[in-house]
Amino acid sequence: MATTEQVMQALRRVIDPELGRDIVSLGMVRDVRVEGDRVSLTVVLTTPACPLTERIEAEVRAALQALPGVREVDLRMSAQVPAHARLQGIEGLAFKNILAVGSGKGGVGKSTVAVNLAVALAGMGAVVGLMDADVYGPNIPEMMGVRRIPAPRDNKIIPAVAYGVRVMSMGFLLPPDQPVIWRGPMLHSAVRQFLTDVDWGMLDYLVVDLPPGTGDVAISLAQLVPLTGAVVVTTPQAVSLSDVGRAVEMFRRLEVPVLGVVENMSGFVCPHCGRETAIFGEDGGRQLAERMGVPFLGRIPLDPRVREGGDAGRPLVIAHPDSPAAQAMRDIARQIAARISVLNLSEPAPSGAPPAR
Ligand SMILES: Nc1ncnc2c1ncn2[C@@H]1O[C@H](COP(=O)(O)OP(=O)(O)OP(=O)(O)O)[C@@H](O)[C@H]1O
Repeated sequence: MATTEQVMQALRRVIDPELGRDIVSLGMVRDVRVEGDRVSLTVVLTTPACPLTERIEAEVRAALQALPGVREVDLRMSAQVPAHARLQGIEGLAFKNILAVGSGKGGVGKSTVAVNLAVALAGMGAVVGLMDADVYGPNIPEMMGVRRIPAPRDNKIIPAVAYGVRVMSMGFLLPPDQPVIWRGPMLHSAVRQFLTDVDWGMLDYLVVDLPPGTGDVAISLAQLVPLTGAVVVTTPQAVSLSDVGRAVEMFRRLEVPVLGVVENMSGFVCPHCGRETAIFGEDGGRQLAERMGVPFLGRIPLDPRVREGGDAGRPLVIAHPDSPAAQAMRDIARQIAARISVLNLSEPAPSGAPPAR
């Protein structure tokens, strides 16, 4: 019969490739029990959206089955998302991570990416909120198929829930089709209210859909709370790419780590002949990401079903989960979750974090 010490020793050889350390020293191995020739244990990953779950699971089984005296491995995989160090202990906030989705200019599919990212992460088992901070054109309610929020409770705004995601938008509070002229201080207090007056509950990830460009909302958000990171969405053509450079630069100045660039509307796959046409150019996002020294997270093809799903309030990852665009979105969601884990586990907790002002 193997000893618990031998089991732990064997598991020290299983390295989390993303984090570059063994799963024992990362604290991922729990509840190890050896009973005769049977070993039972739980491996706690740093995100339910881990892109390497199957690989780690296979390596754990192989490592244990190679031990003399082990015939059966009862392995449970679970996940616990680590909190961003600077977000811990801020009174009244229960977010483990805040992720901003931005773009250099409008119409590149930023809200579409934010929606599908949030729904994909929730579908993988994470607790997710989606905050529509695009106050100039709040279209998240429509894209998520929700019209209103529940009545407030205990002086707190209650978010709507759609596809397992808690959703809040200025669109729920404003009369439809009436433009609002936002001034800087009003924007700042609206963003603060969305962070502190909404009963989000404990969230693994709060995804924030920013307005396009490099304006006041992003600045307010970054001043109010420490963001875990930002994702910048672009289309592959040159005009959009120079805009994305500005967006990346803005996040850098705000000291928000850029988790990567997403290239949306990349190529169009003809539904008749299956040939791909690069309508907006080719591979520009990857080249730009390389030039700017930020990760490239992937390409989402142009697919009419993306727009149809958006208009019908059914995000593509729900409406057509097997389509190449939905697969790309899920893959991007996994990569983002993995990068957040890497950032959180490599960053030491600072001595004090600023409260939301
Ligand atoms: N990959 C795609 N294939 C087809 N249509 C897409 C794709 N991505 C987005 N769209 C469509 O493009 C339009 C613009 O997308 P979206 O509203 O997400 O952009 P945005 O960058 O958030 O724009 P803005 O910030 O200006 O509101 C929408 O009709 C959306 O459904």
